[in-house]
Amino acid sequence: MAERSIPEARTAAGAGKDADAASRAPSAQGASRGVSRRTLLGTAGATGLVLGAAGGAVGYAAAPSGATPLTSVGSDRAMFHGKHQPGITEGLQAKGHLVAFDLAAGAGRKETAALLRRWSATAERLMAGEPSAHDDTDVARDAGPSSLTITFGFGHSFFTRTGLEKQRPVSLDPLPDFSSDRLDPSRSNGDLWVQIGADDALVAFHALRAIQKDAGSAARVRWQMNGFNRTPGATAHPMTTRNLMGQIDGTRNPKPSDADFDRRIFVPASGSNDPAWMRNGSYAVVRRIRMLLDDWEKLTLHAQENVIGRRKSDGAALSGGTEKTPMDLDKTDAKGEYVVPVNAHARITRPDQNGGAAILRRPFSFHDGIDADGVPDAGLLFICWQADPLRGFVPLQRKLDRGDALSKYIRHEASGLFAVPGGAAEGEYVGQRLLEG
Ligand SMILES: C=CC1=C(C)c2cc3[nH]c(cc4nc(cc5[nH]c(cc1n2)c(C)c5CCC(=O)O)C(CCC(=O)O)=C4C)c(C)c3C=C
Ligand SMILES: [Fe+2]
Repeated sequence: MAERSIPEARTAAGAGKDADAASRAPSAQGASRGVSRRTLLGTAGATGLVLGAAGGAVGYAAAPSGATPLTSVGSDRAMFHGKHQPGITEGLQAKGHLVAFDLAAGAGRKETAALLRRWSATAERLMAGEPSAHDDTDVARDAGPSSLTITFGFGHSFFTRTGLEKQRPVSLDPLPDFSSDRLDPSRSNGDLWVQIGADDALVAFHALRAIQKDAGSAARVRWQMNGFNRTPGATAHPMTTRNLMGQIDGTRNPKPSDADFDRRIFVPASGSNDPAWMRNGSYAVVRRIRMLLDDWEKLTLHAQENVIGRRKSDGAALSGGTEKTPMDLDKTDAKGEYVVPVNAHARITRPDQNGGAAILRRPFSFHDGIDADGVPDAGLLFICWQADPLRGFVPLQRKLDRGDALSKYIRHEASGLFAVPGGAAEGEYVGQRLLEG
């Protein structure tokens, strides 16, 4: 079970000062105040650490008695400044909002620079658990940072709108059409993209409103999608999350400890075709994938497991063992047939079946109610990260398009591709190297 931490209570007067100090030296503060670190590997099925926030890191005024115990969920904090933007390698969060913006008519490079400056300042404050600098809505009042991350990206059209075509990475070229695509253009792409994730729904909504208000007259929302994952602490021990088909999803995600993780997920400092401003950045492919749950749920357990090639109960490969046991692709049954079917999703998406193509999957589930015909509008906000979409998502999706057993039960309804620059250094805003370079 995750360790719990109880930060000190704050007062309104001391909040801002402590927050600044904490954002500069989170681990040192955390250690000195005995605040725990909690890995989110279980819910992520993959990746990084979120630091337990220092006791003084949360900037809202304290509760009346001065005793405001935050669970570790509330006090966990991701850092805004760093080599990479937050929201890529951290564990999955319980609540997510994806928002694409289009620049307003007349808004260009100058207005975008001002917007990214505002957005970055807001992200830094909110991720530290502080209120917005202006007109805070109080929605996140009393809560800690709750692992909030805010991530910013640029779409293909951004560079045309701002006259920055020469800085547009080749990797942002539109994704190819796939035969199974049923894409809604009004819910696809966009000039700018913001990903918000937090382990508390109010903290996430608070950030969403702040980001939308910061956009002011410079940009308007093109589309918004809302998602969720399992809440940390809901299971008896940290586990890979499940999706809305009930499968354990995320088992074979690349891990930051893998030797080739950085090379696969992040643009290198040199030696790639990317413009310099994309150094340490990554490309996000976003797909809204509807699950055809009425059809899926009619399948027997055996049929469902054959579609994926893994057991539903514990995520183990059909070739045996436990969740982490390597899949034996060659194992056959008494009839000489592969126990992991040749079109099983988890067989055909493996890097070794795709020339090494690998992605970091960091999705949210979504449920937007029931359609007029009684069908649930639910599925996966599939977000994957890679150093180059042509060596990640594209070859994988081509393969899936040709014969994935899962494809009968899903429908790709919206798509986006965004260049997500590296993290902002102290005193910098996200995208500064592009906008002022
Ligand atoms: C183009 C890439 C992928 C899409 C689109 C995609 C959609 C999708 N996947 C699941 C459920 C599972 N996927 C699993 C593994 C898996 N999927 C992809 C890629 C895409 N999935 C990869 C690269 C992998 C890992 C392959 C490997 O290296 O072994 C699994 C198995 C467990 C796991 O490893 O995560 C499940 C379950 C759904 C439901 C879905 C669309 C809605
Ligand atoms: Fe998958």
